[in-house]
Amino acid sequence: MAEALDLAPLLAAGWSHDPSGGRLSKTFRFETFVAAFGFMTRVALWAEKWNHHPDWRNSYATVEISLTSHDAGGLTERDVKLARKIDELAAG
Ligand SMILES: C[C@H](O)[C@H](O)[C@H]1CNC2=NC(N)=NC(=O)C2=N1
Repeated sequence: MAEALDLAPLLAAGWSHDPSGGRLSKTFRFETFVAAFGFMTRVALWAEKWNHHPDWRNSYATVEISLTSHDAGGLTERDVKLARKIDELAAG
């Protein structure tokens, strides 16, 4: 039974939920590549601290992030927690 996750705040913050794939996704756009990479670095440190890592793609100043719990085959609280942290880090 998938744990009951409150996705509403994340959806309101611009995350999209792919129910079939059990993913949360969001695209972040920055002014420069350096700003984008700095954001990725900050996210990476939290991902490592929490042992929960994003699937992501960087193209110049854009970072596309997709979150899922690979070991659970779908979304868990770990994804919700990391998504909230990612939004905090993007806000600077
Ligand atoms: C061995 C290591 O703990 C696991 O591979 C961790 C690492 N980071 C992870 N990140 C994500 N998104 N899902 C996982 O299942 C996962 N598992």
